[in-house]
Amino acid sequence: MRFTKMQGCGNDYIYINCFKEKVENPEKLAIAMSERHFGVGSDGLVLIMPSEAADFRMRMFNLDGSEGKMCGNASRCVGKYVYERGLTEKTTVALETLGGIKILQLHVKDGIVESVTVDMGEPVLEAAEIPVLSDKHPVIGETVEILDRKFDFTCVSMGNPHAVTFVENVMEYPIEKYGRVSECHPIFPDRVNTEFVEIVDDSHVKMRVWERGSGETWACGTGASATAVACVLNGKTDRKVDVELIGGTLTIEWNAEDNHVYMTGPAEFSFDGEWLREV
Ligand SMILES: N[C@@H](CCC[C@H](N)C(=O)O)C(=O)O
Repeated sequence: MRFTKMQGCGNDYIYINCFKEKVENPEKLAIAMSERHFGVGSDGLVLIMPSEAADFRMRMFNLDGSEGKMCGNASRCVGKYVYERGLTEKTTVALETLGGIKILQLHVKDGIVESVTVDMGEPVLEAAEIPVLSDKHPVIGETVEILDRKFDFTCVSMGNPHAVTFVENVMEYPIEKYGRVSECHPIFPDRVNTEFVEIVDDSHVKMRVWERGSGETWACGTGASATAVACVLNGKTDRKVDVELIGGTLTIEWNAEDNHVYMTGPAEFSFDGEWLREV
């Protein structure tokens, strides 16, 4: 089975073109291929598929085999893949995900997709829809005790659940210790992606993420989007902000007019390969 490894800001997934390949058990395949010693090594698996509702359909699976409803970095990579591999000539592409149809704007120069802007839609702030067990609306400053610390979480769904907390000196922060426990905390019935955010100034923050189902990754597009929303809700930044991640920077704008979040960033091919193992 042919596959392609791609990354967006270092959030790396294995992409399978399901117009050509048949995947019977994506959950199992995601676990096997993502494994870094016996597999290819990645944060998860992404299937590029035909759609009846949009131009293409994407399904994404975390490293543990669980299915994510939306993935910001993968959606930009799918945009690059379908254009540069000749599956479409469109530069505005509608992508069906479990989190709804997302519109990708491809920024193309000399046949190369240099960056992609994704309309991530409106952030969901209702506790029950995120979901998080909280009486607050929106869920700002929900205090949660994790191990020896208390965190004030702002919770946002971007098609998938996020809990954002503000910390000092994020690059030194022990996010594995706290993110791992936060992921499965009982106030998050579907588990959660946790963003640890340091404010630099009104238009620049630094973020690290502990992703549900994959652990620490070098970037998270839905997480960066949720972070921008949380920053505005907490009066910490402007509506347009550069989110600096371990693997690069995403520009996120929470548009005041249509209430949509727009994410702009890179997408890159790493290599093509052939998977030889049975799963
Ligand atoms: N890395 C992603 C999000 C992937 C899904 C997430 N771990 C979940 O299960 O909700 C992104 O770029 O948005």
